[in-house]
Amino acid sequence: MTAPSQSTASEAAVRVRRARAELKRQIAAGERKARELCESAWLDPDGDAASLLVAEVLGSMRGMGSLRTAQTLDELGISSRRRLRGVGINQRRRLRSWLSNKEGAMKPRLVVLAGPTAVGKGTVAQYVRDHFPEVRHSVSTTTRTIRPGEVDGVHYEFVTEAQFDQMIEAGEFLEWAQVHNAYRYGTPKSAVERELAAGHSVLLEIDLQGARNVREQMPNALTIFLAPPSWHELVNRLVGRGTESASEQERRLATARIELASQDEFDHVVVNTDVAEAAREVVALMLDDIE
Ligand SMILES: Nc1nc2c(ncn2[C@@H]2O[C@H](COP(=O)(O)OP(=O)(O)O)[C@@H](O)[C@H]2O)c(=O)[nH]1
Ligand SMILES: Nc1ncnc2c1ncn2[C@@H]1O[C@H](COP(=O)(O)OP(=O)(O)O)[C@@H](O)[C@H]1O
Repeated sequence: MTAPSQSTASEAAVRVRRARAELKRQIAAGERKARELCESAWLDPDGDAASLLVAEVLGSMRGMGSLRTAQTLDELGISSRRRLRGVGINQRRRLRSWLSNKEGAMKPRLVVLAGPTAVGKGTVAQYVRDHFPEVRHSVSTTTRTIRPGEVDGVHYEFVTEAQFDQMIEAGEFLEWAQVHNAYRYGTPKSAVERELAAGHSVLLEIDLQGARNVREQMPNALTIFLAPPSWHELVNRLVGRGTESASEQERRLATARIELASQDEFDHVVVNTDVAEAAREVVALMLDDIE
């Protein structure tokens, strides 16, 4: 008679073994792309996919016998005993490009749109929603209060501080940050994972800290900085929007100065002089990347 903890542990081991066997079957049957599996494993290091050996994933792909798998692992500098969760940043980059070439798959990527308060991120993102429905958007969670014209579940998911804490505890965020030393904002992991697994690129509209966190976790994310035509115009837009008190505007402008100084960290800078033009530039950068 095994002790309850032992039987629970062996049941869990059986569940993981079954899950891994199913994942390998899906790849072999072409029901699932190895590339998507790797991305989902790296987004969820505690999941069953993350415990797969890289060798098992490659070996499940069509035309990849044990010799070819060993050769590929050697070329990629990845040990035959390395599990997906343990693949390093540079190894991921090499494995991603190998899989993209092998699968000829569209490179579903995270696209980050960041920029100072009131530069027009929300406006440009809305224009993209309205005119380019093929682009998927991540709906962030925030503890900020809703503004006139904003729709809960579309612009943001508005939650209380306690609910936000629970989501952090549950590991539901791909990244989160406290912005403008005030409210907290976070990117829910599950929706992003779902869109990436379906082969879609996803547009994240997040702050500088969030952009840095995403790039750390997903080095092939495409990062775009939306810049104002001038500081004066930025201040006009913030004041003109009329959604913050004078003290809150001051606080946001202090953050804006820091963010403007960091634009060189981004892959691309788009100046938002005209909303439609800026939106077209953002989408062109996303689609260039996809094709
Ligand atoms: N890190 C992070 N920042 C976010 C997220 N969602 C929105 N933000 C950023 O939070 C900041 C404040 O957003 P908001 O309250 O809408 O103010 P606004 O930038 O003045 O429109 C902006 O820089 C957003 O890009 C998120 O999920 N994660
Ligand atoms: N290209 C533009 N020209 C003039 N005003 C703009 C432009 N883009 C956005 N705005 C205005 O600037 C204000 C801030 O835009 P918003 O989208 O809320 O910025 P963010 O989401 O970056 O904080 C809004 O009143 C918006 O209508």
